[in-house]
Amino acid sequence: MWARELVMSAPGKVILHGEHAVVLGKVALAVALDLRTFLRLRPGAEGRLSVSLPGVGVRRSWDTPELRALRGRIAADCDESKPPSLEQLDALREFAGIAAGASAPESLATLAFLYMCLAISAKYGDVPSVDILVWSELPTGAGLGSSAAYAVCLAAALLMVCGAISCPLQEGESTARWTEEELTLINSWAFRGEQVIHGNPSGVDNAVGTWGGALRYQAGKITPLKRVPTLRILLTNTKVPRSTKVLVAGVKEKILKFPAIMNPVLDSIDAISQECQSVLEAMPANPSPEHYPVLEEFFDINQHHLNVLGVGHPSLDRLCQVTASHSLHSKLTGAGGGGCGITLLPPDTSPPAVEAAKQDLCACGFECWETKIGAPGVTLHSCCSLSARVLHALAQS
Ligand SMILES: Nc1ncnc2c1ncn2[C@@H]1O[C@H](COP(=O)(O)OP(=O)(O)O)[C@@H](O)[C@H]1O
Ligand SMILES: C[C@@](O)(CCOP(=O)(O)O)CC(=O)O
Ligand SMILES: [Mg+2]
Repeated sequence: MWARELVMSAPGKVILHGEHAVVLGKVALAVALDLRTFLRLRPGAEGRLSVSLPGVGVRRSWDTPELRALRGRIAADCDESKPPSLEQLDALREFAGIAAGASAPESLATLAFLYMCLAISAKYGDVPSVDILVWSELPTGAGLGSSAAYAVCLAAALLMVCGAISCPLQEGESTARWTEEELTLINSWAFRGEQVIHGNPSGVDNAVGTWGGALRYQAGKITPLKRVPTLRILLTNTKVPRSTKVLVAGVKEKILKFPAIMNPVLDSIDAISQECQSVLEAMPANPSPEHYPVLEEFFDINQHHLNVLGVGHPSLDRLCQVTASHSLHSKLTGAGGGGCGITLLPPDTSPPAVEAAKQDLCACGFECWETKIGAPGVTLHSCCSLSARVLHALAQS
């Protein structure tokens, strides 16, 4: 029986270039964000598994014998190398009282939790009697990888409780990370969780959530960027809700309909990611303003490409126009269709200019904040190493 109280966290991400194209095997460049999802794991009452997801309004509890019986029906051949099957997901929906085709955040979050819990425990151990609470600093469904950060935290917690990976946090330590091999396993299971939520994810978001930092991702191959300069980025949330699953499916449809028109766009996005990688790796750690015009042009071109793919939105057009009126360049990030955009802030941008751009963006009803990129990947924390804000959020039971 699990006896320790622990907290783990995983970062959100910003895709600099390559969203959507990455689903079709092209290169993406992504960086971890300093906004994280936290999971509190506690011993539960014997024979009960409880989950609380305040961000999406879920609070559920099940008898473990009941879950064991369900697992016996659906999870006989569960493995991190296999995607969740339609039959497995149908059985989980029926068990949880979720309507077929339901795509509300609470339904997808519950389904991903049940799938990961039953599949991981079927392979490595027993259905655990634990209480799990997940709370996030990330906006949900805004392009910053909240689904992946959720799936990475769940994978780490469930694999640890089932004994498939170690608990690396020693007494007296404030944080700890897992070995490369353990991180690879966490990443593989998190990808399965993303499949439940997204349908057809590329795997870039869970890779950043697991490894952190800045990386190049292509068809499952993860390569940390050799050198990433300190980039100042303004993140703007248009607050227009959208679903990654729906947008990814829309792009697929468009490519099937107009392959000769759309494939060159995907190739061009791939070229932008590759060129951008070369520029970033050649830039000094603290770049001067003359390094920026090329990066800014890449943002502009890619934003046009993403509009061609059909994942733009009037709110994102507005965001780009407002920042352009302050001589700043922006693009959407993540799945688009609303959600967030990123704006590059060259080092010679004066604080009053950034302030003026922020004010104009806020006047559109958007929320914006400056961010640091390159945060650490999935991490275990001792409670005393967490900020008062996080502790307070995790104190809700
Ligand atoms: N804190 C959270 N708790 C539970 N589920 C979450 C949380 N954050 C995200 N999710 C799940 O991820 C989904 C959003 O994923 P997605 O549409 O990919 O947007 P994004 O990953 O850009 O935030 C939600 O509908 C929900 O199912
Ligand atoms: C559109 C896509 O490239 C990124 C989606 O990111 P998000 O869920 O919007 O944070 C999809 C994917 O790579 O799985
Ligand atoms: Mg997502």
